[in-house]
Amino acid sequence: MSVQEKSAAGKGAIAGAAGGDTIAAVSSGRGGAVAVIRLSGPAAGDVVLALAGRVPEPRRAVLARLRHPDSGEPLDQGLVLWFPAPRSATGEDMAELQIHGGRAVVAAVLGAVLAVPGTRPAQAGEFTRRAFLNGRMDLTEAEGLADLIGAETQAQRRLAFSHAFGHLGQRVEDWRHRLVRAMALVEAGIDFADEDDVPAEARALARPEVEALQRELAQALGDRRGAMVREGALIAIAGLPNAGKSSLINALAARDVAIVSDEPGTTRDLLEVSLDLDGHKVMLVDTAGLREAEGKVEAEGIRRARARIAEADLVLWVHDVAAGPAPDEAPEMEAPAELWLVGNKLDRGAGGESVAGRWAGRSFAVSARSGEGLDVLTRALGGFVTDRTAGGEHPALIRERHRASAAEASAHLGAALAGWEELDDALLAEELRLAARALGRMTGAIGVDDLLDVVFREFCIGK
Ligand SMILES: Nc1nc2c(ncn2[C@@H]2O[C@H](COP(=O)(O)OP(=O)(O)OP(=O)(O)O)[C@@H](O)[C@H]2O)c(=O)[nH]1
Ligand SMILES: [K+]
Ligand SMILES: [Mg+2]
Repeated sequence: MSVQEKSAAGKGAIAGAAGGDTIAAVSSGRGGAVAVIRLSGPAAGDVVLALAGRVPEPRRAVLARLRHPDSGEPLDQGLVLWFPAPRSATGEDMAELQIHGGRAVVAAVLGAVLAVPGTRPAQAGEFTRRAFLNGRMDLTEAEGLADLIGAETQAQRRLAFSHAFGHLGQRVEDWRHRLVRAMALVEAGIDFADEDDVPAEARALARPEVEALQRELAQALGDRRGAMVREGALIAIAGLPNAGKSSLINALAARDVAIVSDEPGTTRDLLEVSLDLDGHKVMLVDTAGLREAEGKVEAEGIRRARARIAEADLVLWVHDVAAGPAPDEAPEMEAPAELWLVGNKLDRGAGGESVAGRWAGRSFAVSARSGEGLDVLTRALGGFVTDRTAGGEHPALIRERHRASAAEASAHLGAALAGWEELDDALLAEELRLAARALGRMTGAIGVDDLLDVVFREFCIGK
């Protein structure tokens, strides 16, 4: 049986071909009954031939006895799959061995694979990296895949799925193509510089498109839903010392994460817990009680508390209902994005008094100790995150990297629009080109060699 020797790069390969060696790794999780060994590269077919004695038909699972290529010792019996280039996940020749998941079996078969010349163990993310280099996916799809594998909540899974299968990439490529068309119009002016009205007309045609793009970018940049789903909504628990903030975070997390004591000023450092609320990830942060600090350490704790409160999507102001009526205002805070009152220690009798004024509709009565009222608060928190993340189109920008590229593109479009009448054709075209380049970096269509290590480092070995 002859095995295709060359590593066929998929059409549209972007940033140069992948390495000529063949990589192998266990791609399944630990401890399963079945393990999957994946191979990619020109020697993948040789490996299958050497271990299984034949190369099956493409994309058909066949049962085969796997032997060590040198000793001929049978190692296991399993399913073998052969995916010749370029119709494979990486765009190279690939093979998959589905074997028994025992540690010794996996070690023996992987050892046999690596005994075939031209093979070596894969590094983390190397399969996906090859898929990107061979034009099988863009960079945003690779990032989406990493997020899909890492998704902890259903909302994260849904976002990552649309991201992994091209949603963001298509949107960005659409922006970029429109921008390139506008740029071509402006550049047409350069070519026809002798004929007076051509440049002016071409420019006038390009402008509405650039304005529309600028609006769409601004809208995408203003949309925080992607970050909120991916990183989790940040919910800060704030209040006076001893209000029961740490007790509340423990109750919501159903774990003893924070130290509770009757001593005011117990919490100093920020303490963060990630929770799955109704399928949404939230980051709850316990903070130091806000008051005139009694020492350097407490003062630093309060400084950190204020900084985190200022970043929060929602602040829960915890108030000890036994200590008197709720404050009209949450004292000593910069205006947070959203502020709710949580009257705590309901078990101590007081509370339940009507809360009017600024807290109307945003106040809750709970007992962190008895658990009373926590279900209502939890549901409201879930509703808050759902409201803030659901609805409309999928968010366009998800990672900081995407936001940075979009902001860079937007800055160049802004400069182009500001100088639309005065800039000469070459300078105007240059602003548009720089904007298109920033967008191209988002999908990896342009100049991303420096980014690859960062993007692919997130993957596990075998992906
Ligand atoms: N009766 C009652 N006591 C509570 C409740 N929640 C907290 N406490 C008590 O209030 C005291 C202070 O609780 P903490 O959770 O440490 O309060 P904190 O707001 O984190 O305090 P600092 O970190 O010092 O700012 C402790 O003695 C708790 O046991 C509650 O719902 N009912
Ligand atoms: K305390
Ligand atoms: Mg505390």
